Amino acid sequence: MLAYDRVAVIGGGAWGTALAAVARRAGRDVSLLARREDIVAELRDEARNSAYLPDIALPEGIGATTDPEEALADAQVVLIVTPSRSIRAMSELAAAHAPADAPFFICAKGIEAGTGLLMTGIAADAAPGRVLGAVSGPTFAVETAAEHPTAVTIACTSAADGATAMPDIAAARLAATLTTDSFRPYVSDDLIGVEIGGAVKNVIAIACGILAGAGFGENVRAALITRGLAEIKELAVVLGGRRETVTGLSGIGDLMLTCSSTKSRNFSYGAQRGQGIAEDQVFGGKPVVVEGRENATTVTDLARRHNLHMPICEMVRSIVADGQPIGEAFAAYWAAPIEAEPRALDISIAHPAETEAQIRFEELLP
Ligand SMILES: NC(=O)c1ccc[n+]([C@@H]2O[C@H](COP(=O)([O-])OP(=O)(O)OC[C@H]3O[C@@H](n4cnc5c(N)ncnc54)[C@H](O)[C@@H]3O)[C@@H](O)[C@H]2O)c1
Ligand SMILES: O=P(O)(O)OC[C@H](O)CO
Repeated sequence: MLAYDRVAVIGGGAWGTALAAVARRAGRDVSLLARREDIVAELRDEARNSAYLPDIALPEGIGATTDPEEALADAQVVLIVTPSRSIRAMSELAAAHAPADAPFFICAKGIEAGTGLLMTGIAADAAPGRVLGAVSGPTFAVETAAEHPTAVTIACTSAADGATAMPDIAAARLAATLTTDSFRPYVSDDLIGVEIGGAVKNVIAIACGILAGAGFGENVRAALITRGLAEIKELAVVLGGRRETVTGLSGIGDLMLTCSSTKSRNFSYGAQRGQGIAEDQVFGGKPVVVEGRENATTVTDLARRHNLHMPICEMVRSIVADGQPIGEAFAAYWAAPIEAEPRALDISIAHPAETEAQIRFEELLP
């Protein structure tokens, strides 16, 4: 299997830099497109990115630049690693500068507001005819960059989507390109299942963080992870993904990681909200990428469009987008009719509390 020799990375943040480091350590020519001159200079001169990955020594030779033409003109493959809300613009930028046969792999996790498109759906709109894929899975950038063992899923479009080359090969080629002693990719052809896992787990992680911050203990976290996985599976299947994909790295793997660690920005955001910190004071008021905050709305909009109820994601939406008090939102979630697990068994029994207001979690909150 032929690896790509020349890899372009768009995004000089934590995950873009970590993936550039992986590719460089795997022996590839790497060009990284960043927005900030100071980041470019530090990467080039000191092999560091202290703004996003403090204290981590990166490999020498990452060719950082702020010039899209310089970064992309010779690329054999492009990794797009900016926040989900910028993927449309970044795909257009990449299409304007990268060779036509270079596949794009989107490494952001989310769903587009308004359109309900997955990240590769946005890229398909912005860069028609391009071979497209996604890189997802349980990956804290800081660990990957420090060469701690990391496994990912690389997924690619199927030929039926109108791709121009042999797309299944592109995912395998990228896997060969990025494999190192510490970085182990797996390959999937279920792009929908993989991308839904990445987008929804951030919303579930906010729910877990909120309840951890509020001091509700470990039982409820395990419950939310389990029921959250069911929400991921149902949305993936309704959109045409495969149910077994949720048992993979981009499903349960990423869900477990993100729902159980303060290294996660989504979990930490939730934890701070659960501790009673106001929305505008979270992370000390600094702008931090918390994909699940916006995706609570985009995920539930998409589910509603398909007549699918995602109760945990709806609870998070009601807190972060609609401003509902946490105790009230959790009580509403908890008072849902008792149902079978799995849902295939048709049982629905009214909750013994007559109204959700009778379940008083406010008294337990900090
Ligand atoms: N950090 C991780 O551990 C990690 C791991 C896997 C996936 N991801 C995903 O990768 C994506 C990027 O996350 P990150 O952690 O690298 O974020 P980050 O905040 O560390 O970096 C974001 C980068 O994107 C750039 N950027 C921000 N807005 C932009 C815009 N509108 N146009 C162009 N560039 C823009 C910033 O300048 C910065 O270089 C997210 O979707 C995230 O979910 C992150
Ligand atoms: O820090 P988070 O919450 O954005 O999570 C980072 C990665 O997506 C974990 O796989």
